Amino acid sequence: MDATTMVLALALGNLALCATLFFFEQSGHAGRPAVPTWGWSRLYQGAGWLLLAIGAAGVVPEGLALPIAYVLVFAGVAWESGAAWERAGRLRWRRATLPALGLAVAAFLLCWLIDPIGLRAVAASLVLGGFYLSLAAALARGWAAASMLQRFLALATTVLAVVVGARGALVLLAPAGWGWMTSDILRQLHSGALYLLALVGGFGWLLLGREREQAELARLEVNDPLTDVPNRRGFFQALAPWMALARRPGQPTALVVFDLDQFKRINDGYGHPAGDVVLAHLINTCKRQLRDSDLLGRLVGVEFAILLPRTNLDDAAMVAERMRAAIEAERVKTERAMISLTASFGVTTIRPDDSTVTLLARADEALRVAKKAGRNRVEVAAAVLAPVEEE
Ligand SMILES: Nc1nc2c(ncn2[C@@H]2O[C@H](COP(=O)(O)OP(=O)(O)OP(=O)(O)O)[C@@H](O)[C@H]2O)c(=O)[nH]1
Repeated sequence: MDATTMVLALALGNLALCATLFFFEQSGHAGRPAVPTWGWSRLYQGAGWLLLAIGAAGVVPEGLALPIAYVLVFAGVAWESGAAWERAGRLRWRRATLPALGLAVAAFLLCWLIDPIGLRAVAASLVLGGFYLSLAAALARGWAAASMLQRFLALATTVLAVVVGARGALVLLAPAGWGWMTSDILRQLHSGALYLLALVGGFGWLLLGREREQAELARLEVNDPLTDVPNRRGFFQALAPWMALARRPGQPTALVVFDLDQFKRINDGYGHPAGDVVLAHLINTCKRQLRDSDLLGRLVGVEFAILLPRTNLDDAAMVAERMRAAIEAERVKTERAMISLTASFGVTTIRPDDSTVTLLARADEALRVAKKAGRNRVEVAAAVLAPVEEE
């Protein structure tokens, strides 16, 4: 394939990917701000390569087309790399992309002015290789926790970026080629690598977005978004092994349930959004009273449960009392007022013959007693409760 055909293939490949990303977003699947970013990056690169092909065909003076084309391609790759750093949570590196692009463009233009063929090719390859390596580094961040897809993308981008940069290095160090690796073979490898980078970047990003979306859905299935603690399903999932453990002799495990008192008044008086603020704030207050090994979950409405491993009834009652006092002492600032609140608690421990239904029913019964006795108090479940009908 001659050089112009390759450049044209790069242009069309990037533009086709740009259109794919655009229509993917239009069909409402994306919902992720970085998809347009990747689309824009493909558009810049596609336009740059197209301009380069047009310049080489003599449609536009090459002296004009070439610098603009390379600036567009560099901007596209820099944008892609910056977006990858943003995705990795490193905004500092994302911000560094713009000055790096400025420097790269300046260095490239200087090389082009000195030697419009050899040195220009060196500069272009090194700049592109450098930006793609930066993209690979962003993808490789958090390697241990990364998915197989992300690791593959990081590795593939690294290898392809090295191939792209190697052309520049070889032209610089051995202009006549190196053994069988003639500069023509290297140029073809270079173009092939750029083509693969466009494919890997475009589709890889779509797949990464989908992967992230699925992970978020899975998280929301077991997590309450307002308070960021496990929801009923998540809490019961976490409770299951402790129920099994309680059937064996050993250290006790306690369960505390609590319900905020007269929360309806907060909603009615200050509005639901203020109620949400109070709720999220109080749950943070509660978390501060607990150990890392304790598990807090939201059962329903404003009723929560806490699993306290290796904790007997007296200690669990003490923890509940500490939380009750902390909630009572807290005043939550909302837009309209400082709001204070109390909560009622029911405490019990898991018994060998318990099911989740009997366990929850016993804790709930203690909570009901606390509410009935005037709220803002802790009640421990009776030693023996009348048998509870299982659902
Ligand atoms: N703002 C807000 N309110 C909620 C949320 N979930 C449940 N609620 C409200 O919390 C209130 C809970 O009311 P109840 O538990 O029945 O009763 P209460 O007013 O707290 O009174 P007692 O429990 O008897 O002390 C209801 O008004 C629910 O609408 C939430 O996520 N945000």
